[in-house]
Amino acid sequence: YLTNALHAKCSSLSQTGKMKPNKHKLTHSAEREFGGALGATCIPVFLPLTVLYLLSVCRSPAASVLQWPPPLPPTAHLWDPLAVVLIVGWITLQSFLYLLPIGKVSEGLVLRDGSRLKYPINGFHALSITAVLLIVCLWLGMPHGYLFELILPLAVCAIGVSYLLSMYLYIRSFWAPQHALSLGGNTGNPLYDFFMGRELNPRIGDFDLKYFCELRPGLIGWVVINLGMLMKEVELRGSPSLAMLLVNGFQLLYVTDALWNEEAVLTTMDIVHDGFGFMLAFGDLAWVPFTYGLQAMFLVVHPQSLSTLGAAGIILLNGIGYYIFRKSNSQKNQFRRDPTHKSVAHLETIATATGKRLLVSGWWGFVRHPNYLGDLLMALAWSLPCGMSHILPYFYVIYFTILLIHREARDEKHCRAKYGLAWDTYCRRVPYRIIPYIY
Ligand SMILES: NC(=O)C1=CN([C@@H]2O[C@H](COP(=O)(O)OP(=O)(O)OC[C@H]3O[C@@H](n4cnc5c(N)ncnc54)[C@H](OP(=O)(O)O)[C@@H]3O)[C@@H](O)[C@H]2O)C=CC1
Ligand SMILES: CC(C)=CCC[C@@H](C)[C@H]1CC=C2C3=C(CC[C@@]21C)[C@@]1(C)CC[C@H](O)C(C)(C)[C@@H]1CC3
Repeated sequence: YLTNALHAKCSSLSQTGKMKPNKHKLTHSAEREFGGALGATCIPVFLPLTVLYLLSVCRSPAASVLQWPPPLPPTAHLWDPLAVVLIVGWITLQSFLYLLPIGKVSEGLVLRDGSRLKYPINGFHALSITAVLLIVCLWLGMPHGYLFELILPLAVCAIGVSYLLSMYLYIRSFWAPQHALSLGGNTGNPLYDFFMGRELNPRIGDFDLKYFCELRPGLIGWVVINLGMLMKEVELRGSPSLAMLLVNGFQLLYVTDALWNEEAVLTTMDIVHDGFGFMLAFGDLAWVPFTYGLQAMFLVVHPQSLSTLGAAGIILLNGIGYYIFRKSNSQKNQFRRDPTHKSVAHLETIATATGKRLLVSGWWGFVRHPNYLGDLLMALAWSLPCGMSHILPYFYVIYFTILLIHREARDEKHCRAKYGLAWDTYCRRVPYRIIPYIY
C-alpha cells in the first residue's frame, strides 16, 4: 500500500521534474536494505577484495580458505595492460552485438508514468555469434588457456569498470526525471544511493545499460572464462577431465537458457524494481564472471577423478534442478503475460486488490519460490564434480543459498505491500518458501 501511494506521488512529480537536476528523495530511511548506509559503505570495499581473494586461493595448491596468511599475490600480478584491452574489447563487442538489428523487440512492464520501454531480444544471437568468433580464434591458434594466467588482472579491470560505471550512473541520475528513479535507491544518503542505484532504467538513447549488463558481458564472459580453464587443462594434461566437462556443460546450459529466455528477465526484480547502481553493476560485470566459475578454475589446479555412476548422479541432479527451474519460471511468465493461455488457464488462482491474480496451484502451489529450489539444486550439481576435499568449490552454492534467502525476504516484503491480505492468504495456502517441509 505504501508502494502504491509512492507510485501515485511519483507519477504526479514526473510532470514537473524533467529538465532540472532532481534533488528529491522518494523513500525514508526506515526502509533501507543490505545493512543500510553501513552495509552500503562496506560492501563495495569488501566484495571486490573477496573476488581477488577467492581467485588467489583457488589457484593456490592448498586451496584452503582457512590458510593463514592467505596466499595473496604480489601487486605486480594484479595488473596487465592486456587485461584492459581484453575487457574494453569484450564490452565493445557485446555492445555491438546488442545493437545489431536482429531478433524481436519486446516491451517491458508498465512504468510509473504509464509508458513501456522497448528491449531488443537478441541475446541468444549474441551468444551464438560470440561462439562462432571464439571457434575461429581457437582455430587460428589463439592461446585461450592463457586466461588462467590473466585471471587476476582481468578481475581487477572488471572491478575498475564496475566502479567507473556506478559513478557515471550515480552522477547522471540527478538529471533523470522523478518517475525514472527507483523507489529504493533515493534516500538522500549518497553512499547508500550509489550502492542501490538511483535510476531505474538508465539509457543512452535506446541502449539500456542495466538490461545489457544483466545478461551480456558478465554472463557470456563467465562461460568464455570457463572454456579458458578447460583449454588450460588440455594444455596441462592433454585432454579435459570428466569433471571439467560437466562443470562447463552445466554452466553453459544455464547461460544459454538465460539468453534463450531473455524476455523473461524483463519481469525479474532487478529490472522491475531495483535501481542500477554499484550492487548490480559490480554483480553483473565482476562478481558473476569471476566467482560463478570458480569450480572450473579449481579443477585446473586440483584435478578430480569422477566415476561414471557419480557423474550420472550429478547429471540427474542438474537435470531435476533445471526442470524445476525452467518449468516454474516459464509457468509464471506465461501466466503474467497471458493468464488465459491454455497451459495456465486451468490453474487455481486467488484475486488481489490490484487486479492481478496469484497462482496457488501448479509449481507456485508447491512452494512460494519453486524457481529458487531448482536453481539451488543446479548450484549443488555444479560443485559436486569438484569432490568433497575442499570447501572452496562449494562457495557458489553457499553464497547462492544466502542470496536467495535474502532475495525471498525482499520479494515477500514487496508482495505483502503490493497484495496485502491476498498475499497472506497465499502464504497460508502455500506455507513453505523454498524447500517443502523445511523452509
Ligand atoms: N544465478 C543467480 O545469481 C541468480 C538467479 N536468480 C534466478 O532468477 C529467477 C528470477 O528470480 P526473482 O526475480 O528473484 O524472482 P521471481 O521470478 O520468483 O519473481 C518474484 C515475483 O513473482 C511474482 N509472484 C510471486 N508469487 C507468485 C504467484 N504465486 N503467482 C504469480 N506470480 C507470483 C511476484 O511479482 P508480480 O506479482 O508483480 O508479478 C513476485 O514479486 C529465479 O529463477 C532465480 O532463481 C535470481 C537471482 C540470482
Ligand atoms: C554479491 C552481489 C554483488 C550480488 C548482486 C546480485 C547479482 C550477482 C544477481 C542479482 C540477480 C541476478 C540474476 C542473474 C545473475 C546474477 C544476478 C545479476 C541471472 C541473469 C542469471 C541467469 C538466470 O537465468 C536469470 C536470467 C534468471 C538471472 C536473473 C537474476
